[in-house]
Amino acid sequence: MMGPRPVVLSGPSGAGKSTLVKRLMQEYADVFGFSVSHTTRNPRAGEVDGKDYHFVCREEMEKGILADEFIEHAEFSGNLYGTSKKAVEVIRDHNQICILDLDIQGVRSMKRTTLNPLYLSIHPPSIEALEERLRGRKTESEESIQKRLAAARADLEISKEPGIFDAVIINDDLDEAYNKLKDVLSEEIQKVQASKKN
Ligand SMILES: Nc1nc2c(ncn2[C@@H]2O[C@H](COP(=O)(O)OP(=O)(O)O)[C@@H](O)[C@H]2O)c(=O)[nH]1
Ligand SMILES: Nc1ncnc2c1ncn2[C@@H]1O[C@H](COP(=O)(O)OP(=O)(O)O)[C@@H](O)[C@H]1O
Repeated sequence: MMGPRPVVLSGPSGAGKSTLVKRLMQEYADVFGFSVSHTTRNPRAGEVDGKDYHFVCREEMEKGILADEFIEHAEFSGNLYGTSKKAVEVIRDHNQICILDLDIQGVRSMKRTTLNPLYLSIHPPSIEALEERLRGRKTESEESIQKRLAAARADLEISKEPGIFDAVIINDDLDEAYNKLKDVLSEEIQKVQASKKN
């Protein structure tokens, strides 16, 4: 049986995707399930293995890719990231809306699958604000910040391609961005809530 329609959140690193997803998962714990990706990057302070990511070494990840365990994978800023088939299946089994946090390569790969998600792009109000947020987060080295800013400029250009995203949400004021996100997802949220009452 087809589950509810998944939701892909994309957009530059530092735009606020994780912040918005965490809020959504807090407010609608039984409606959404976060697709826990695999990555070869090191965990940040406070990140939990199996919750934020499955943190693996490159060798293990490459083995999984060869064994066809991933729906999609990409190299971002010197590390591998990927969505395993299992990560998505677990959420579908719970009849929850699967949320995926993907870079632009992941968006393109997902478009070649049968998942048919809703594609949302989260934008910062400006590149300057993005840089400020990345620095303020205190998780990245200077080299990593520069790589992320370069990727962000490319991302913001690509997201202008007609039809690539169903909606673009500018995360300037966090409450406003969150309300817009809930608005875009309201139909799917209502469907899942109604199905859980039966
Ligand atoms: N293609 C793909 N991209 C991912 C996946 N998981 C995370 N990403 C993207 O990888 C990039 C870097 O993520 P991360 O290192 O957590 O940094 P952050 O986005 O700044 O918090 C972001 O653009 C994410 O959207 C995945 O499973 N597949
Ligand atoms: N609307 C906002 N205004 C100011 N700071 C924000 C806003 N949204 C998120 N942030 C902060 O910006 C940083 C990057 O957000 P994060 O959710 O980690 O982005 P992403 O997951 O897209 O990389 C975090 O420190 C977060 O607290």
